[in-house]
Parts: sequence; C-alpha cells; structure tokens
Amino acid sequence: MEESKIYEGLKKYFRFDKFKSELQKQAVVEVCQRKHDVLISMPTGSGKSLCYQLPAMLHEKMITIVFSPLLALIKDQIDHLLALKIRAASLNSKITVSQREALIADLKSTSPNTKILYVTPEQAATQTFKALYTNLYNFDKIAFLVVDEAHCVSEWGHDFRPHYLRLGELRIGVKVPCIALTATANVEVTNDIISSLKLAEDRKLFKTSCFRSNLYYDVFYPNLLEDPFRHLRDFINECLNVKNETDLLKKNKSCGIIYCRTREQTEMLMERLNKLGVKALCYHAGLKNHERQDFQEKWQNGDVQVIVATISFGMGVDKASVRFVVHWGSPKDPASFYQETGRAGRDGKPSKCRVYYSRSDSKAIEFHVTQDLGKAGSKEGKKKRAEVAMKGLKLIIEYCENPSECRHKLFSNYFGEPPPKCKKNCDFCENKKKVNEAAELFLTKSIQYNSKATSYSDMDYQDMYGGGRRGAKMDENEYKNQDSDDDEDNGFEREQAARKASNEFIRKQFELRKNQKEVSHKTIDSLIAQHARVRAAASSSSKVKGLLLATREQYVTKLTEVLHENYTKCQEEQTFDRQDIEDCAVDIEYEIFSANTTHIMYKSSVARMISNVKKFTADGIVHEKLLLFEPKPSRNESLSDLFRNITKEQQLKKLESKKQEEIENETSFRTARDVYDEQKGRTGLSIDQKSNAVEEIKVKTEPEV
Ligand SMILES: Nc1ncnc2c1ncn2[C@@H]1O[C@H](COP(=O)(O)OP(=O)(O)OP(=O)(O)O)[C@@H](O)[C@H]1O
Repeated sequence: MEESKIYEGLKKYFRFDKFKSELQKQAVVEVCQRKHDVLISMPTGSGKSLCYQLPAMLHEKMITIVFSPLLALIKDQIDHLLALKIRAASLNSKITVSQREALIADLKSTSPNTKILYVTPEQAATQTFKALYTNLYNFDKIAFLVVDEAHCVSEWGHDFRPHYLRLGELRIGVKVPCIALTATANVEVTNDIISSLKLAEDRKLFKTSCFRSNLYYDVFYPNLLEDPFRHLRDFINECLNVKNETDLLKKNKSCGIIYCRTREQTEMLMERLNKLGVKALCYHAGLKNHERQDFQEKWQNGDVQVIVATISFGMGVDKASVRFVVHWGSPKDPASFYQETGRAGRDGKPSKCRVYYSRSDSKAIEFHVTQDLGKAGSKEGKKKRAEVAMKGLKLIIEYCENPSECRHKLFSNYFGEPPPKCKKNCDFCENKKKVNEAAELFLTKSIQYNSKATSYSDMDYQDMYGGGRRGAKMDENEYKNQDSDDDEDNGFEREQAARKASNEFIRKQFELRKNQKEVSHKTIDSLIAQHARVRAAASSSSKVKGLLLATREQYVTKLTEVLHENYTKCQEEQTFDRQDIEDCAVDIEYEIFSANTTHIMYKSSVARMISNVKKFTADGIVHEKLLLFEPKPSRNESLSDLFRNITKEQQLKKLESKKQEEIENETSFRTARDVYDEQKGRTGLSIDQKSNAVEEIKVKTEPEV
C-alpha cells in the first residue's frame, strides 16, 4: 500500500497529520501490507492502537477482529472509535439478544458495516463465535486478527488470563495476519506470545525502549516523614500547579492517580486528602456500579483532579494530562508498576511517579503470595505464577528499600534492555547520597519498629489479612473481568462482628447486673480480658499490634476443633475430655502468641499449626502436642462460660437475696451477703461454688444458741 494512501487515512479517519513516532509509522506501513504476523512491543501511551486501527480502516470491505481482555477497555476503544465515526462493535456476554442478532446479521452480510469487532477471550471460545469466525474466514472477510494486551497469554506476565491461551487455536489453518500488541513483555513473555499465538517464523517485531524519559521516579518513606498526609498533599499541589492551564478545558487540565492496595486504604486516604483541602474521589470494586462510573467520569471530565483507587482503575483510561501517579504503600511487581505509572504523562509532558513505601504493605503482598504458593500444591501453573509474583515483589522491595541504581533500571532490567540514559529523571540519578541516606534511615527505623511494634504504617494498614485481602481480590477480579469472587478470608469483618457482639453482650449484661448504671469501656475490656479463654488476654493488642482478642479466641476454637478431630480419630484409649483438648489448644495458641510480634506472623503461624494438625489426622497419628499435653487440675471461667452463666447467676442472685433475708432475720452478725461479696470480689467463684459458699457462710455465721 502506498504511503500517501496511509497518510490520507491517518488524516481522514483519525484526524492526525503525522505519526506519533517513526516506529508507529513503520508498524502501520508493515501491518497494511498484510504479509506478515507482527508483534508490537511499545511503551504505554505510545499509540499502539493506531497500528491496527488505521490498517483496519484502509482494508475496505474487510473486518478486523480484536481480542481484548477487559470489557471496560473494549468500551473505551469503541467509544473512542464511534466518536471518530468508525463502525466498531463488540461481541460479549453483556449485549442483549437483539443487539447480538443484529450484529451477527451485519457481520454475515455481503458488505458489513462493522469495521472493527472487539471480542473478549471468553467469548472467542464459544461455539457462536467460532461459527461466525469460520463463516467470515470462508468468505475472506477477515483483514487482521489482533491480540491486544498480548502479555496476558503468558504465565510469566503480570495479568495472565487462561482464556488467552486458547486464542492460538483460532490461528490453526487460517491464513490471516496476526497482530499482537503489548507494553509489558520481557524476554520470557515475548517467547510465550510467539509460541502461544503461533506467530510465523517470518514475523516482524516492532519494539521500542521501555524508557519513558518524561517520567520522574522517586520513593519516600512515610515513617520518616513528620506528616505523610501533608507531604502527599504538598506533592499533589506541586504537581497540579501547572502554569498556563487557565485557558484549558476542565477535562484537559492536570490531574493525578493514587493507587492503594485495598479499598479501605482508598477511602481513608480520600478522606484525609479532602480534610487537607485536596478534592479527591475514590474508586474500587466495592462501590456500586453507578458510583464507580460517576466518579470515573468526574475525574475524566476534570470535575475532580485526584482519584484514589485500587488497581481496578486505569485499564483503558486514556487521559493525556495525568501529571502524577502515586503508589501509597507498595507496587506489586515491576510490570504492574510500569503499566500503572505508564498512565502518567501520555501527552509527553514531564510527570511524576512516586512511591510512598510502607514495609507493612509489601509484607502484606508477600503474605498473600506465600499463601498462593502454599495453595498451589502440585499445580504447576499456579506455582509458577506465584513464584513469578514473588520474584517481582522482591525486585520492588529492593527498589524501595535498597536503591543502588537508577530507578528506570528496574524496568530496563525487567524488559531485558540496556540501561536508559536517565540523566536526572529519578531521585537516585539526581541525588544518590540523599537517597541512600533516606534508605538507611528507613532500615534503621524499621528495625527499631520491629522490636517496638509501633509504626505509622501499621496503624493504617491493619486490614491486610481480612477485608484487605478480600477487597484486593475483588478488585483484582474486577480488573481481570472475572465475575467470580470467593468468600474466603473475610476474617476482618468476622473479627469486627465477633468483637462487637461480645462487647455488646457483656455491656448489656453488665448494665442489667448494675441496675442500668453506665459501665466504662475500661471495665468492660478488663472483664472481657479477665474471662477470655486465651492466656495474657489483656496484652493481646499491645504485644501483637492490631491483634484482637476476638481473633485469638476464634483461633483457639479452630485449634480445638482440629485437635479434637485428631484425638477422636487417632487416639485409641481416650482419656481427655473436650475441655482438656481446649486447654491444649490454649497452650498452643499462647506459645504462638508469645513468639510473634506482628499479627500477620501470628496468623500465619496459627494457620500453619492448624494445617499441621490436619496433616497428622490425615496420616492417622495423634498430634505431638496432644501426646505431650498434661491435663490441668483446675480451670478458669471462660468468656463462653461467662455468657452461659450470666442467666444462672441472676437466678442465683434471687436465691441469695432470699437466703440473705432469712439470715438477716436470724442473726445480727455479719450477713452472708457481706461475706459473699468479699469472696466474690477476690475469687470469682463458680455458680456451684458460690451457692455452696452461701450455704457454708450461713452455717458459719449462725448464732450460737
Ligand atoms: N499519530 C498520532 N498523533 C497524535 N496522537 C496519537 C497518534 N497516535 C495515537 N495518538 C494518541 O496517543 C494516545 C495513546 O494511544 P494508545 O491508547 O493507542 O496508546 P497505547 O500504546 O495503546 O497505550 P496503552 O498500552 O497504555 O494502552 C491516544 O490518546 C491516541 O489518540
């Protein structure tokens, strides 16, 4: 195809006078020839879409099929194309039956109106699509098969999608050029793309350096900052205070994105920023659909300049004027970090990418990856993905905690490219000494923190096990366009609910017992601790920061369950009763509690112990802890005993009053009530003991005749 025709199309369909780069032009020219498969590996925002959209328009009467991983991404592309009056459509599970019928009828007609058809990989696996595909191919109507975000075929990549693997099947025996596009392919991912999509030997590769010279990267440590939130606020104001913007339309003005790991963090940070005078909105998968849409539109239109979001935000967001991308906590791995920060400076203007690094956040990610690794078992694919994730996270930790080279090298190393000429485009190249000093101070403080268990960051990240993980999972699923959402690990909500319920119960009972008088929180907390089944209950949250007593009690229950099962299934002569087993569980829990300083470590140790006991049960062996356990002669009243006994106690009280009346009638000595109250205060006797005590006291205080 002649170049002049290509330029004509560029202007006519896309209203551009020139190509964004020489490589974009070369790729378009090559694709237009329809002679070879083409792999385009270019940075985010470099204009990869045009490399297939323009050729699609220049092959009249033919259709280009694009496989794209996300409905949101497809929607954005279609909206963009329709605005340019290009006939684009999508075949996916969300369209209505009549829309589907109309679309298929058009595609089957002799000269279809549709020029570009977007299909999700899941839809591509359906019989409907396969039949349509064969029909189009038989009538020689397919111009190109395009695989957008092609790194999704690779388990080495950061967004692996199993359905992408099956796209290669569509290429068997089909002579239509395949165009694969990605921004984040290292050597392994590139090899996977080539083999999975069966790109021909004579394929053409268009690859530019991943280096984005307009992006400035740096890292700050919140625990070294006097007020991290004000620091962030000042950074935002600095980034958004761009000159000569007054004449711009609202939607073209500078804006920014802050990424958090969990939805709780997004909401907390949004509130903080709003209080500090920065108008911000949040975005995560827990919001209602209309809220999400509304917030995204407000940010897109420039009504709000800052959006605090989980990773579910951003794919397909093509806003040129993003002046900063912040990671509040820790990025996940170099590829995601590259893609997320790649949303900054798409107009080529200087923009900033900052991490406010918190070790508790990277630990939380590590914890989840370790869990995935544990769960993977013998499943090779899952294991490999968890290993890749762990490797990626280690690189991020190194990047943040132990900087030793230009920040951009994180990416050039990952993508297997020579080091970029950064000059002063990162804090390290600008002032290596300052960066090293900060990192050293951070490490020193972190060590001190580990022994003292207090830190700014942990105070804000208590959700890493429960709602955090679940929330993060939902956001990730959302991001990956999956409908499923499992119900595991909702520990946070459970903990909160359990604690609330226990406190409420005790509060009510206390009020009843104290004739509706107000009871202080301190009294209630100490009562709960006093009656808890676990040992050293009162120091739960001070020893292991953020650990709730309710959580410890839940773990004791769980340990009791698995030990009980182990004992009843594996021990022939059984001498322990349920209470002995619970005592054993209490000992084990206390041992773990004493040995750990963070609730993550505590929780993972208990989880390990539970699975260890289960393993013993599966092997038919009595667990060693039970073998070594010596039953205790006496037991303390537990929280559950307390609940059970409160009603009985009230009945006892009535009985006591009655007895007391009788005694008072009979004696002028100290009453049973007086003596009982004294004893009760000192010992907290059981109901039977109390009852006996009253009897005993009565006997002892009876007047001598
Ligand atoms: N020749 C051109 N001249 C000017 N702008 C262009 C040109 N080609 C593309 N663009 C614009 O560049 C921006 C980025 O393009 P595009 O979304 O295709 O990037 P991308 O490489 O696919 O990025 P990502 O990997 O993040 O999806 C878009 O706003 C697009 O309209």
